[in-house]
Amino acid sequence: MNHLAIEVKGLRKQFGKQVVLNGVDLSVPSGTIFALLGPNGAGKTTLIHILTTLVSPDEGTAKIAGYDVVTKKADVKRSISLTGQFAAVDNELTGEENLRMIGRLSGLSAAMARTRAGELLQQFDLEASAGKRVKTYSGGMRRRLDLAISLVVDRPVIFLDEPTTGLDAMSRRVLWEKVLILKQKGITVFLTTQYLEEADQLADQIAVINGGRIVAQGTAEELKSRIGGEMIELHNENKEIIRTIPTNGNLADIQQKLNELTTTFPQSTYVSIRKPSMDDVFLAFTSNTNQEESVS
Ligand SMILES: Nc1ncnc2c1ncn2[C@@H]1O[C@H](COP(=O)(O)OP(=O)(O)OP(=O)(O)O)[C@@H](O)[C@H]1O
Repeated sequence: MNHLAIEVKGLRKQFGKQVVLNGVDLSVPSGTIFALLGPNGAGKTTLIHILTTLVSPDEGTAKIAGYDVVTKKADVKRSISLTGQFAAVDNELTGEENLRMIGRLSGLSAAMARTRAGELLQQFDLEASAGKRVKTYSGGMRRRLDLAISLVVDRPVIFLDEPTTGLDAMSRRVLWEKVLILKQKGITVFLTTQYLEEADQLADQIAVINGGRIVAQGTAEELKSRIGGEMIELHNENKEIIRTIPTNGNLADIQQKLNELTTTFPQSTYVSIRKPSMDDVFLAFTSNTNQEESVS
C-alpha cells in the first residue's frame, strides 16, 4: 500500500454560493489515526463524503491508498469502510445477524460469515448480547456493533464520522480502546469528533478545519505549544473563568501580561497558570469563524 493512506490537495467544494471547502490540503500516513476537528458546519462531513466517493469535489484531488476518488471510485470503495453518522444497522435483527448479513453481502461464505461474526462479537465485547435485537442495545453497544460491522471485511482505511457523539464518558473510553486496536492492526483511521479530548487521546495527527481551510495541523503537543507554552487563567470570585491568555511562561512575559490585566480586572481576581488544553487549541484556531463564506 501507498505510504500515504490519504492525500488531499487543493480540494474545493461549494454548495450553491456557499464555499464549504476552500483549498484543503492534508496527508495521512498509513497506519496512523488522524482526527479532524472543526466547528459545526465547518465541512468535516463534506470532506468525508468526498474522500469516500459519495460527493464529487469541484476542484483539487484526493487519493485514498493511492487511488483517485474521482477516477478510481471502485478501487477507493474497496479500500475503505465508513461508519458513524450514516451507519446501516438493522434494528430488527440481532447483533450477530447484522454481522453475518454484512459478511454475506460482502461475498463471504455462510461459514466464513459466521466465523467472522463470532470473532467480531468477541472483540467488541458483544458476545452476551449477540442474540438480542439491536433495538434493545444501549448507545455504546450500538456504536461498537457499528464499528464491528465496518470491520467484517478487511479494509486498509476506516472513516469514523463522530463515532462517539452522544455516548457517556465510559462508553466513549471503551470505543477509544477499540479504535486503538484498529491502529495496532495497521488500519488507517480518519475520524471527526466534537470531543477535543478524543482527538488528544487517540490521534497521531490532528487537523483543525475552519472557514473552508485547514488552519492548523500537528500532534496534540505541537498544536498546544503553537498557542503558547502556558495559559494564564483568570477567575472571578465565583471561580468562573473570565479570561484565558497564552504566555511563553517566563517571568518577564507573565509580568507584562499581568500588568496589562491589572488595569482591566479587579484586584480580587484569582490567577492560575496551566498547560494549554485541546479546548484552548480549538478556540485559538476557530475564533473569528466565518462558516457562511460565500462567493459573490
Ligand atoms: N448537499 C448539500 N447541499 C447544500 N448544502 C450542504 C450540503 N451538504 C452540506 N451542506 C452545507 O455545507 C456546510 C458544511 O456541512 P458539513 O455537514 O460538511 O459540516 P460539518 O463540519 O460536518 O458539521 P457538523 O459538525 O455540524 O456535523 C453546512 O453549512 C451544510 O449546510
